[in-house]
Amino acid sequence: MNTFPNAQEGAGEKVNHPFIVALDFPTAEDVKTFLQPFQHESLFVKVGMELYYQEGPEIIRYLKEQGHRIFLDLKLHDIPNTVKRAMQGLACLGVDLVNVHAAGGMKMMEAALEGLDAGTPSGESRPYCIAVTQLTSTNEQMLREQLLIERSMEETVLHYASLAHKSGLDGVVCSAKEVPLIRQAFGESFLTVTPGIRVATDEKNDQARVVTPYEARKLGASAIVVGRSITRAADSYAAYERLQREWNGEEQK
Ligand SMILES: O=c1ccn([C@@H]2O[C@H](COP(=O)(O)O)[C@@H](O)[C@H]2O)c(=O)[nH]1
Repeated sequence: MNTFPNAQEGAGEKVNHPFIVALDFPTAEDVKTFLQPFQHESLFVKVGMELYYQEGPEIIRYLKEQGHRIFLDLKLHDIPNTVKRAMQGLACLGVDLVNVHAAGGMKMMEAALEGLDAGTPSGESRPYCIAVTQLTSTNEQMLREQLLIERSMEETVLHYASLAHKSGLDGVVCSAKEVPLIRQAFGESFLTVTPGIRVATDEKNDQARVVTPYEARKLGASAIVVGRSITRAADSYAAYERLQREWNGEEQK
């Protein structure tokens, strides 16, 4: 079974197969209210554009102080020099995982790693860096008609993953549906971080390629990212526990 970076021997499922909670909130106050029932849990959280653009590095410092591991999901996509310099700045925040869009190309992805290496304080390890292949909100029709990509979703995701792999990145963001192909091509240590997670009763919202936590685990995903199924649930803590049990294979849905 594949393990996630920083996996600790004997630490169990929560650390080795992270369940990443997307903190898609507009303010730090909203985050603090949401996290209240989780006071005694050390979570793996995701800070995305909505929260980071409002609250900046301060929210990262706060979450680290609370003992949470952090995926800073800013999906950088720009010319190589800009991405390198931006990553150099982000490296000092001490987050665990950052990302770029593979569509930026290999030079850009290599530049992202150079920036991270240059900005990581000495004695610390750089954050893991992964690339978005195709957003989980994209379906085959959008691929063809809007992005003018004629290959299938699977071929496209695999190609973008190969660019990330050749560039030296640590893994990709994809749908769990594409994980078996990626695992077969690049092995167990290449990370597959998979959003677009829903249980059967959930609204899909804007997601197109959705998978349940149980299926994601069976397909071999390194980690799942779950947002609204928890953050918009009437009882977020109960939803977290239920989905976590599914991800850990204790309950099948
Ligand atoms: O392809 C991608 C890349 C990133 N995301 C992010 O994951 C969460 C998913 O939230 P849900 O509420 O569970 O749909 C969100 O923060 C996205 O920005 C993604 O969904 N797909």
